[in-house]
Amino acid sequence: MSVSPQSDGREIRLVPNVPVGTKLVADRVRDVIDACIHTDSPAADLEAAAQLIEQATQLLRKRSRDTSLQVTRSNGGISINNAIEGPCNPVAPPLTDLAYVDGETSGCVTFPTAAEGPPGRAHGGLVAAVLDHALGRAVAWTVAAAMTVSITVDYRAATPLHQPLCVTARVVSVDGRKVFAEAEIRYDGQITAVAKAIMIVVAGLPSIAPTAVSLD
Ligand SMILES: CCCCCCCC/C=C\CCCCCCCC(=O)SCCNC(=O)CCNC(=O)[C@H](O)C(C)(C)COP(=O)(O)OP(=O)(O)OC[C@H]1O[C@@H](n2cnc3c(N)ncnc32)[C@H](O)[C@@H]1OP(=O)(O)O
Repeated sequence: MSVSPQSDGREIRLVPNVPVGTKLVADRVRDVIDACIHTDSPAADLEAAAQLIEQATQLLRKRSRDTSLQVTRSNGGISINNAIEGPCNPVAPPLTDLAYVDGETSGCVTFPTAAEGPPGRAHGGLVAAVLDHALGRAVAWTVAAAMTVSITVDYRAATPLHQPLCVTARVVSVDGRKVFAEAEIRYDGQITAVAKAIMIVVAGLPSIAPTAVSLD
């Protein structure tokens, strides 16, 4: 395990694999979040539960690190604490099964109750975040690591909670450092939202593309 300084001064820790214990805690926290939203318990039970959660928090804080991001080498520089796909981030939906085949990036996500916007539907901002991440992955895999400067999302139909959704993304064109990409999210084969984005290749970010573009 090592810590590497990043260009913006933050430190990112490199870990060989996703730590099993940390992932387990994140999974249990996802359960707690779901239970918290759905609970109809009486006040005494809520108070007891709050105390138990507080005890668990104190236990986790016994040994803390300053760095918030940990990266596995095997995953091309994406943090295990990433907001969208991080298996060790209990707030990440998470986006899973990411793959890159013939220029097409794909992934799977199931939104939990905590992602609810309109009743029974995923919050549009979270749908956009998942699309943004898939676009970032597609650009990183096809061209080089880049940051979003513009994203437009069209919401065409309800994106349901608790259902397996498929996300797909691809690069459409490249103009210098500007990369134009598009993505969509599907439920049961039907598109519920599409996104178009402009991403800018930024020097110094880790690259997972087979042949990263030259910034010279
Ligand atoms: C996030 C990286 C992760 C790295 C991990 C590595 C592993 C990779 C693997 C997997 C990827 C994972 C997936 C993650 C995906 C998540 C994506 C996000 O959420 S990103 C966070 C939100 N976005 C920002 O915070 C950017 C904020 N903006 C900036 O910091 C700057 O704008 C920056 C650095 C991106 C560019 O600034 P300048 O000064 O270097 O460049 P200038 O000259 O301003 O723009 C370059 C070109 O872009 C055009 N441009 C800029 N903004 C534009 C816009 N809104 N619309 C159209 N064109 C725009 C300009 O006109 C210029 O074009 P002309 O070269 O002259 O032709």
